[in-house]
Parts: sequence; structure tokens; C-alpha cells
Amino acid sequence: MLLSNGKIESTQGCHREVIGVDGVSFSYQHKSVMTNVSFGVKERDFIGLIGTNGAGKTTLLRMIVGLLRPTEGQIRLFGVPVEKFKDWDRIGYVPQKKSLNPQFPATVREVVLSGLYGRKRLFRLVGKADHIKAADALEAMGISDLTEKRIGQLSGGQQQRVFLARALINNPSLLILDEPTVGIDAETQQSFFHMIKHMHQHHNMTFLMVSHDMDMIRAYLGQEPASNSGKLNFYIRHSHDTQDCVEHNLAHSLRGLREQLESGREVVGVGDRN
Ligand SMILES: Nc1ncnc2c1ncn2[C@@H]1O[C@H](COP(=O)(O)OP(=O)(O)OP(=O)(O)O)[C@@H](O)[C@H]1O
Repeated sequence: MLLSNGKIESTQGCHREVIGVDGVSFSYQHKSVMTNVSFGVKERDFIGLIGTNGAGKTTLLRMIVGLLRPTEGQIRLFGVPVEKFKDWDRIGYVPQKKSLNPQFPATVREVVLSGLYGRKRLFRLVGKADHIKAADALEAMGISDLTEKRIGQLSGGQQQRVFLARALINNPSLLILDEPTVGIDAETQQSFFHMIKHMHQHHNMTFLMVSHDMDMIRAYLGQEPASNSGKLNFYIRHSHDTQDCVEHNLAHSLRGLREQLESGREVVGVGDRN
């Protein structure tokens, strides 16, 4: 929409940048892992990142969450360069699964609560509200009955749900998952994907997920990658495919129009200019 002051008002409420990767290269010591990788993730997109073993998928995710620095190029999170980004509660990250020692001395509740300890909040008291958040996250994952169990004594699929609950405790708007279903049986994999698809469609979340499960990727994100960079392939289900995004943008435009009319300023459509 073009306003009478000549400015264009954005109606792309669903299309704000969540992740921006521009010309990123990375080397471990002198071993180059990727060169000049660029891609973008918009609000409510679901991106599947696919590539052969060693292609650099985990490395890319670790750069996005600020654990590694690109050798060249820039990464932005919600429009802010990652090295200046502070709002880590907006991001849930589930790293690649490592097998846990069965005697690992923490209960499911403690693991989920540990998701509240952000990078700069190494110590804080856990209050009643935090316990409610943990209980809600566990319920969303369908594992409330495991709350007092030791994490190391759960099955792989159950542990993965616990780590997802841990990532969800801050109610993030972006969820980054690194091969979330590795080592999980086919039935549990299916229910896991069902769960994250539900989160994508009904909870306005943006997803970036590394997976080797091509059946799931193709079924949900399309037959072919939308883009690729070296050995990395990006399959995408865009937010603008979703009905709620269409409605979101319409509501946003109407709100802008109403504000303009109420403020008495002249509003013209782009087509009215000539
Ligand atoms: N800490 C490290 N030091 C040196 N080289 C590393 C390190 N971590 C990973 N690499 C190497 O970098 C390359 C990319 O690794 P990365 O784990 O990002 O790949 P990936 O695509 O996630 O692989 P996979 O599908 O096997 O998980 C690999 O060749 C790996 O051996």
C-alpha cells in the first residue's frame, strides 16, 4: 500500500526475515567445509536442510546459533547480526542426539527446566511459574508421565521428546532441530513429525530442520529442493502457502488502512497513482 507521503507500507507480516545467511564460508583449521552459502528463512517457513554426511549441516546450524563463527560472510537472526544477537529465548535448538549414560543424574523435569538457563543466565531461582512452563512443555510432548524419571533411563524417542520440551520451554518462535529422529523407530518417527507439523501449522513457529528422512521431507516440503549451495540442499514450505498467513497479511493491511483513515491522512492504492 502506498501512502500519500510516498512511503510504502509493508503488508508482509508473515514474511519477515528470521534467519539470513549471506555468503558464508567456514573452515575448521585449514579444512574448508563450505564456501559462499546463502539462504534465507522467513517467518513461519519450514526449511528442511539435506546433505550427505560431512556436507556441513551441523556446522551451519552451530554458526546460526552462535556457537561457531563464519570464516567469511554474515548471519542475521531476526534482522540482527548473530554476534550482536541477545534474544536467545526466541530460539529453541535441539542439537544432534548423543547417547546418554543411563546413570545421568538428572530427572526429566530438571532437563526441561535447564532450558530456562539462557547463555547469560547461568544462575537463577526456579519459581512456580517455571515449573508450570515445564509441565506445559512436557504435556505438549505427551510425556507428562515421565516427569520424575531419570533421563538416561528413557528410550531414544522419549529422550528426544524431552529435549524438544526443553527447547520449547521458552515458547520460542524459531525451532532449530539437528536430525531429531536419528535412532528412533519408524512409528515414533512418524508421531514425532506429526507433532512438529502440528506446531508449524497451529503455533506460528518457524522451523529449520536437518534430516535424512527424505520421505518426510518430500511429503511435507516438496519433491525438489527450492535451492542448493554446494552439498547443502534446502527444501522449503513457505509461510505464504498457509491460510493463516494470508489472513494475517489481510488483517495487517486492514489495520494499517484503519489507522490511516482514523488519523485523517490520505491513503491511495498503488493502482490509483496514474
Ligand atoms: N570440531 C571439528 N574439527 C575439525 N573438523 C570437524 C569438526 N567438526 C566437524 N568437522 C568436519 O567438518 C565436516 C562437516 O561436519 P558436519 O558435522 O557439519 O557435517 P554434517 O553434514 O552435519 O554431517 P552428518 O550428516 O554426518 O551429521 C566433516 O568433514 C567433519 O569431519
